[in-house]
Amino acid sequence: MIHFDESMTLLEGLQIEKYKTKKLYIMEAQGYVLAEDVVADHNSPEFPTAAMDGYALNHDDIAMGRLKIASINPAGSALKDEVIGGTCIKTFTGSLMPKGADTLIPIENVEVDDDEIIIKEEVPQGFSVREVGENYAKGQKLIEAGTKIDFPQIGVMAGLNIVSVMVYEKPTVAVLSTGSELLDLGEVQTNDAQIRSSNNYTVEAIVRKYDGIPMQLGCIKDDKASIQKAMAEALEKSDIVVTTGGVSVGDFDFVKDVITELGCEVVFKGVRIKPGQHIVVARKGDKFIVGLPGFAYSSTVTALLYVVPLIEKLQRGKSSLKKVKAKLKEPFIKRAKKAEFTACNVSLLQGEYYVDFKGKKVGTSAILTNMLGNVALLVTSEDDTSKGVGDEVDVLLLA
Ligand SMILES: Nc1nc2c(c(=O)[nH]1)N[C@H]1C(S)=C(S)[C@@H](COP(=O)(O)OP(=O)(O)OC[C@H]3O[C@@H](n4cnc5c(N)ncnc54)[C@H](O)[C@@H]3O)O[C@H]1N2
Ligand code: MOO
Repeated sequence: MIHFDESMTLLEGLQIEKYKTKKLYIMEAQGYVLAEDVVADHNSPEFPTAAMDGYALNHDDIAMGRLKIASINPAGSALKDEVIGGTCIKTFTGSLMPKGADTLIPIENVEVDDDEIIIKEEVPQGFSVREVGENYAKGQKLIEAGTKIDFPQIGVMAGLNIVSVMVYEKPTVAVLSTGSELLDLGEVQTNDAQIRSSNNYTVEAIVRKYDGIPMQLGCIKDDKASIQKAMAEALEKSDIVVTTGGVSVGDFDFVKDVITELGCEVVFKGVRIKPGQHIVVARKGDKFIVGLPGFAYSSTVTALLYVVPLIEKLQRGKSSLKKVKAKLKEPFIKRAKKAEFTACNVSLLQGEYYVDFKGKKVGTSAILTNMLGNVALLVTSEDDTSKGVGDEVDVLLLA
């Protein structure tokens, strides 16, 4: 088995030969990762523009105290008139500044006397004028490829009249659980040894949450031929195949053999982590198979550690799981000489993260309910030992 850090290095080092991209209308691109830089093709604003409702004038004329209103300049109108000595032009928020004017005096600062304004309160030169390029300048890179598109990016692209944009395709992730003891949702129990399958649904939800497109394939009995057929078809139809169960050393643990028989190249098999030590990651070209262990807590943690980064890798996106420092409110007992990922409660108090284990059970990796609540994963390395109250620890945030 390899060190956890080595498994991460191997995962990060995977080279993708051909990324899948597509062009999407910007309103359909929310949640996708941008596959091209967005560069401004114009200055914004292109011309000096009024930022308030008022009177455009030449700042030198303010000293005259009274100025004639020569004309009116609504937003959107192509004004020909210029401000000439001793006059002003009524101008509105969003109107282009008329030629000859360098300052906008707001309506609140003047009194109108017939066709003249009387200046009651002066403003400095350039007041309320949005200069050329205030938002951005022509040629400026505004959004980098690799950025996840959300409302600010959509707004900025709309401002640039970008109707459609190149994005990375979200990978399709096929999910199937193996195990002859498994009952799928709603399936009627026929003997006491059967258990409800949760892994395929937990993993489907993780895939959706972290921007993959899940393809739910349900449960498959521990029969090598059926597993092989299902995985071969899944590999055909998806970018990542995630299986749960059947990866340890039992007589019916067929997933590892099937992975090799499907002609996949094993990236790594077995990592010194708890839970999840039997994890296997394999590839066939730009497609991946991740075999997660069967225990519910193990498959959940390993899906977060290995499937989520693969989903992100295929979209050249940035990692969405954040590691932070936190302080222990309770002692932490280190149980294994492996990297451990322990469910904990995390709270934020005056800018500092705190961790406790209230309600968390100690037991096997079957205890998925440990993931309920304000959950995060306390991360320790294989060389770490137990820790006391107040000690600083690493925590992987999941929210
Ligand atoms: N002799 C050894 N036994 C085991 C070892 C070992 O090294 N030597 N490793 C243990 C560890 S650690 C784990 S984790 C499990 C992993 O085994 P598998 O991946 O082969 O998983 P299964 O045996 O199929 O299932 C384990 C456990 O989880 C339940 N399960 C399976 N699928 C689901 C599902 N879809 N939803 C909910 N629960 C599921 C299953 O009933 C078993 O109880 O092996 C240990 N054994
Ligand atoms: O791989 Mo297991 O998850 O340590 O119980």
